[in-house]
Amino acid sequence: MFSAKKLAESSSSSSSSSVVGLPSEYVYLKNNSDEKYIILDDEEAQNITIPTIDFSQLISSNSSDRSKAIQQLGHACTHWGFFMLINHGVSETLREELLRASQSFYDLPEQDRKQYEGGNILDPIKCGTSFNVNVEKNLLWRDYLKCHVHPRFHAPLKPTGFSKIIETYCKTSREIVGELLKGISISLGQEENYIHKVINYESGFQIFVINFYPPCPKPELAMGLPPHSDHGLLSLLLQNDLQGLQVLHNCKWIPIQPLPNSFLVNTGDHMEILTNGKYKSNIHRAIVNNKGTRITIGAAHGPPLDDTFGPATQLLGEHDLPLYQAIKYRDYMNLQQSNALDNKSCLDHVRI
Ligand SMILES: O=C(O)CCC(=O)C(=O)O
Ligand SMILES: [Fe+2]
Repeated sequence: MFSAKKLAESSSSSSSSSVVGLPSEYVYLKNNSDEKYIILDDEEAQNITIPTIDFSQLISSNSSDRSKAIQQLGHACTHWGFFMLINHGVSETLREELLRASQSFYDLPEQDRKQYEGGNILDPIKCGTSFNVNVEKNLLWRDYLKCHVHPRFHAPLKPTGFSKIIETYCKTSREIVGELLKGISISLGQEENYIHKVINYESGFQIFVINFYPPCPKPELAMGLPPHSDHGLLSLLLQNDLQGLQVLHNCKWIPIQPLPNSFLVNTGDHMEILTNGKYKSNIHRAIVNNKGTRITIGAAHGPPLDDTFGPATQLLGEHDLPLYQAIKYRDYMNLQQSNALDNKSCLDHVRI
């Protein structure tokens, strides 16, 4: 099995060549949206106001603070499908432990990860490289671990303490998303538990992901994750101090420089389906660098795997027709996971 990590290590130790190339299978073939859109540099991005939601205001007992935060949330979901979440209550300590644990998982001898390689795309614990090596023409400069963490919790037993930290974090991230969904329900003119009830959030499916992007000898030729939208309702992402996420907004790729101890939040395809397109899922990608290993930790939150969803009845206006076919979440995930990542190609399958 290849891995970007192994390759990065072998190229940095092969000191004989001064110019280290990139194996041709890692040269990324740009797709439509990579070519079409302008990429802002960091300085230009500083002039863009990226939506920021203050979680403490969203759960505040002061109704005016809460309404303001809910309005900002609705605005972020309508115009961006992306926001930074601050004051969320997850301690800097837990965040650092999580990043350390993720690094330790990749410091394990390779055979400790091997047992989770291959297998089925929806295995409860899966390790791999790229996105789906069975269908991709070229490889991505990314290794990953994906674990199903709700309704049943699964995580590797090694390294020691890894599973406990992930469990603690995933429980908190579900609670945070639970509150965000309440705010989103209200922003859509419904009572706060509307989405919880419609999607049966208590039994909802949650996946935990570690994205591991080692330093790349030719970052401009490779790709970490190509443009895509996430499958669920909301994904939370945190990262170490290396940048790489770019969000597509108004036909521009915006490099994201996270605020300290913030979460990066993306709305996913199921948010778009549920709201009949009012809140669009966001297209984003991850580029790579040659400075060091970038680690990102994602948690995706969706409905129960075996439930079927289309646009929610109460979110359809009187004269609106549903724009998406209902689909079982498991089938949607299978569809996304068994193809190469390509913008919103998966959503196109259910668009009416
Ligand atoms: O690593 C990143 O910056 C993006 C990760 C991501 O988009 C994902 O895991 O779906
Ligand atoms: Fe993503």
